[in-house]
Amino acid sequence: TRTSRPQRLLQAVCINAVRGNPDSVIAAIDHFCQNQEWAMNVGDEKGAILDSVVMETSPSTVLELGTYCGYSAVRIMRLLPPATRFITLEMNPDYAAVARQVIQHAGLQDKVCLVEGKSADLIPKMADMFGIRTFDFVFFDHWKDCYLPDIRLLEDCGLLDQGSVVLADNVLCPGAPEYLDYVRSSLRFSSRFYRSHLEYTRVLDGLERSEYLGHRDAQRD
Ligand SMILES: O=c1[nH]cnc2c(O)c(F)c(-c3ccc(F)cc3)cc12
Ligand SMILES: [Mg+2]
Repeated sequence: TRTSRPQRLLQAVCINAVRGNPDSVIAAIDHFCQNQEWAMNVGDEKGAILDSVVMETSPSTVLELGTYCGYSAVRIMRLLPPATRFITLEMNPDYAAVARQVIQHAGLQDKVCLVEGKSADLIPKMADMFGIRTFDFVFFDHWKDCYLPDIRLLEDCGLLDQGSVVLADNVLCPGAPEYLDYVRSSLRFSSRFYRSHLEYTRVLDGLERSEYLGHRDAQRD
């Protein structure tokens, strides 16, 4: 086929969503994925949980790992004031190109800083590149095998503060078992699981919310 799935998703946004209206962009993507083609956006069911955790956290600084087509960037930033620092990392340039246009269609291009590259390479540069000391909220939605190394990297770079919240998508499907073991056994995190379903399906999935408790040592056995 000539176009990619992200490009067809973008086309659905351009045709069905109202420019400058984030809720209509979200609805257009969910309609496309429910009725035309499945795509790996966090979706509406897990998205509602994401919304509630974002609102209760009221973060001033947000980091998202894995932009894909920009659906969760739009979901998150439609809830937060313009002064919020929002940085989203995407390693796939084709996804990033579509995400920029989806975010622009939602009218949120001035609030979102999309950086292309690998999370492992970019996380250590966050302080220097953006003058950000710590992130109040981090959304993990890139690749399950990166979840554990990346949360360790965030800790090692001092990018988490007491009260920082890390929310991880897909902890059951595709699944991130080592990540779950780590955050649930660590004395430095308080974790809880939000049971839900894989986007646009009835397959079980969920989100893990892990709150950073501060720089402690020791590990619960
Ligand atoms: O790689 C991913 N990155 C981020 N989010 C994902 C996701 O939400 C998925 F459902 C899936 C997924 C893909 C195929 C399946 F059969 C099930 C889940 C993958 C990702
Ligand atoms: Mg996901």
